[in-house]
Amino acid sequence: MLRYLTAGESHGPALTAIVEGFPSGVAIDKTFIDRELERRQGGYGRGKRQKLETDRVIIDSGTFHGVSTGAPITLRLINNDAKLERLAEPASPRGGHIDLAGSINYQTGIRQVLERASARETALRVAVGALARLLLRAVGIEVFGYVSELGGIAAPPLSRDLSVRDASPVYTLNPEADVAIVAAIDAAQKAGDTLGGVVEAVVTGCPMGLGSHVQYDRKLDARLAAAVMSIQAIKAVEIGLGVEAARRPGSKVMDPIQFDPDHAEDDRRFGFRRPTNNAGGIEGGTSNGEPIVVRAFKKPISTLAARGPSVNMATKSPTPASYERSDVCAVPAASVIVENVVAFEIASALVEKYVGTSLEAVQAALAAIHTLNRQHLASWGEEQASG
Ligand SMILES: Cc1cc2nc3c(=O)[nH]c(=O)nc-3n(C[C@H](O)[C@H](O)[C@H](O)COP(=O)(O)O)c2cc1C
Ligand SMILES: C=C(O[C@@H]1CC(C(=O)O)=C[C@@H](OP(=O)(O)O)[C@H]1O)C(=O)O
Repeated sequence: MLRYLTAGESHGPALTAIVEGFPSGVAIDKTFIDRELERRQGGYGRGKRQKLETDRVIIDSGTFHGVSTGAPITLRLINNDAKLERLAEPASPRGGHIDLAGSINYQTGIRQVLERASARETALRVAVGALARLLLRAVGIEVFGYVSELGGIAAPPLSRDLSVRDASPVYTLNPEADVAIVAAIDAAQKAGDTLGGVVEAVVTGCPMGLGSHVQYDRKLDARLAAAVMSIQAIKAVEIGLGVEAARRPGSKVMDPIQFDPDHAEDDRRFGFRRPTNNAGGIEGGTSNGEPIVVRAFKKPISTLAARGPSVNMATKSPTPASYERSDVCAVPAASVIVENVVAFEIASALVEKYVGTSLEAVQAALAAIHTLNRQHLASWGEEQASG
């Protein structure tokens, strides 16, 4: 089982993740992980904190001469803005944050809970996801993410093109969209307000058969939804057509099935084709070989420079919510986070299905199961013919 835990406070000395169940034999490309961390720090609308931090991963365990050993991998990030013990207790909780419910839940001050709830933790999730992608890449699976909407403004189709991402290592938005979207972010900042948006992640090269239909907690769509929903400020998740499917007749939702004999040997789909992908690559909790499409909806940042209505915790009298500093918009960062969180869940399903002790074992199991599937399909034909 591939799993991880994260630890660390936003302004503590460091953030740490332990990734357990990662196969041996994977070359750990630290530069790739750092590049993903850099992408997460980019994007228009972020606050001053990103100028203070330079996220670079430190790998403390689980590798030998740069190759994974199968032992737990410890990933660590240093916080440059480490000042936890010097920070003041906020006087008034912010609506939309953990401040009120968390400090009552844990019988602490607000500071203790906000430090852990902070999306600073998403730096680790990106590091963990990037690690997982090194495994995915070794078996031909790629994941990419992008902003599809920001502050109610649709990003033009160009930004959905894979090549745009390649051309822009620290992904923001495409230049045409920037004009309207950057202006909207500027206007929000001026008004002391914030903006949310929609991001999408697409997984390509995923074989048919990850996840399962037999039990609720093995369904790939459910696992992806839970993982993406756990990201700070993500309030809804869709797979494929998502919510829109509920509004259409069945004929406009279900993806027709076709067969192309020229691709019957294709290890991913065995020649079965779909002219549409409304299912977003998952049917009955199982990947069907089409690209997996996950859409995440991020609410606007809750900490408002204009300070939302709240109460003073000591006096209970009306007082504007506390404000220190904050992002105005973190939607581009969310696209990188969602992309890497999705990658981890795909890697976890892969390791679960294909004997995940070593990369070679995963590759051998993939090949063996593909052969088995082809034989199954061929014998099916024979049975039909003889029957
Ligand atoms: C990349 C990223 C950056 C964020 N930056 C801020 C921020 O600067 N200020 C803030 O109040 N919330 C920020 N958030 C959102 C909060 O962390 C989140 O709303 C809070 O932890 C409460 O969780 P919930 O919104 O999931 O209920 C950010 C979220 C993400 C994904
Ligand atoms: C530190 C990060 O995001 C932080 C997430 C966050 C929150 O409340 O979620 C609040 C802000 O923290 P600070 O008050 O220190 O600026 C963001 O900067 C990061 O993404 O690396």
